[in-house]
Amino acid sequence: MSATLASPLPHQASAPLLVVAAALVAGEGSEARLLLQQRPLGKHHGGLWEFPGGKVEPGETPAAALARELAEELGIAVDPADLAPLTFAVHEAAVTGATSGRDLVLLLYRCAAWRGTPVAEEGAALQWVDGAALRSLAIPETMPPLDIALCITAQNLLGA
Ligand SMILES: Nc1nc2c([nH]c(=O)n2[C@@H]2O[C@H](COP(=O)(O)OP(=O)(O)OP(=O)(O)O)[C@@H](O)[C@H]2O)c(=O)[nH]1
Repeated sequence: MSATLASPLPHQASAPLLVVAAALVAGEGSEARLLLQQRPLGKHHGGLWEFPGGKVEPGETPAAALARELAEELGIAVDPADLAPLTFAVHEAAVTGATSGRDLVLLLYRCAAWRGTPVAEEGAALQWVDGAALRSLAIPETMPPLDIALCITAQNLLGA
């Protein structure tokens, strides 16, 4: 009997968009804080708070892409070897009915070592948050859906 390979579903015609983001953690214990960045108004999810990062370009490893994005967006130098995989979230277009029709995978890395001081190179607002602030921001009114999902694990980097 010959096996029949299933045809890909229409929404799977393109590979998923791969996006990387950083949980930059400063301080320890009850002093620990995570950096969030506000998306510019006018962009998709404009005005919402996210973990800094961006799309992986062709030929890049995810860690190299994240180091590049952190340099561009925050002006900090990060060694890709200092980026530790933490968790991920997936947006399945077929489930959500997204009009782009493209799935999206968002990889979150923990980063506790960098050179320089993060500044908003592209004009976005920044804030360092503790656990209580992260919990209060992790709602659809203030954070994109995949970043909310990442917060469940990112919360563990912060004190109660
Ligand atoms: N962080 C995040 N990004 C999301 C979510 N859902 C979703 O479609 N995206 C999309 O994932 C992409 C993230 O890449 P990016 O941060 O480099 O996006 P951008 O708009 O600044 O891109 P650009 O610099 O190429 O213009 C954006 O197109 C963003 O809209 C989500 O829940 N969280």
